[in-house]
Amino acid sequence: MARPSAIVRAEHVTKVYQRDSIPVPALHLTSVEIQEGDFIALVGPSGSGKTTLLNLIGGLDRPTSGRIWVGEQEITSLGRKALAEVRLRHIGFVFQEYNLVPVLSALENVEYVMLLQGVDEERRRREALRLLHELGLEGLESRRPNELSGGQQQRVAVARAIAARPMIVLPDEPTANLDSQSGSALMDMMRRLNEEQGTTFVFSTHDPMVVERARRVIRLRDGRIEADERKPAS
Ligand SMILES: Nc1ncnc2c1ncn2[C@@H]1O[C@H](COP(=O)(O)OP(=O)(O)OP(=O)(O)O)[C@@H](O)[C@H]1O
Repeated sequence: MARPSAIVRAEHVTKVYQRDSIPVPALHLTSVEIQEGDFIALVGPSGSGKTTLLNLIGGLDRPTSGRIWVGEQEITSLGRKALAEVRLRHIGFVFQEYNLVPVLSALENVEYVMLLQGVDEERRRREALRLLHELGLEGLESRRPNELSGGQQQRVAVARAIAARPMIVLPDEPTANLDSQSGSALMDMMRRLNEEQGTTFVFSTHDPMVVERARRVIRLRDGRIEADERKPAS
């Protein structure tokens, strides 16, 4: 069988933050490869480096040392503008507090990234409607974020992240603010996108239900990967 290709590769990555001029080490010489089609839970105690690793992989922040590739592109050597372009074209973020634009409707929020990408209006609208319907949000297209439940907002955030057809989607604690039923429905939906469309997901989480549904689990402790296990195909 052909070996799946790595879509993200981090090599010997270290991150040291500075807080009041005091160095705060967050990641130590971390190396990891993410394959196309992976469905990964990033777990570990609070402060173990999960968000730091997601932010580095997604090009939201830069490592103190080490190198990261997204596809063929080494992102650690890119300037700010080029890095922003990689994020826009290849990475889908889903933030814990959703980060939807409050004055835009659900539909407009999903269309927004495609607008930045220069997708024409008709295709934008068609794609956004298709995704919202696929994610069970039919009839809610014109609602603003504050007129939607937490679970619905999180689904809009996922629709927005995948509308841009990213190589990889990085949800940071996607179920943290959801009740267990909404969290479970969100996981069903992400798993379906993973299985049917091959979308790659890496999510940080403290939620055992999310870990249960992941196909690969990476455990961080004190800024180091202490385990990286694939589950047998079910
Ligand atoms: N911007 C920052 N400035 C200084 N220190 C930071 C910054 N961001 C994170 N840290 C520190 O880096 C370490 C790793 O933090 P990180 O947020 O990656 O952990 P985490 O595993 O995501 O935690 P949680 O599960 O609580 O979200 C912690 O010691 C944290 O305090």
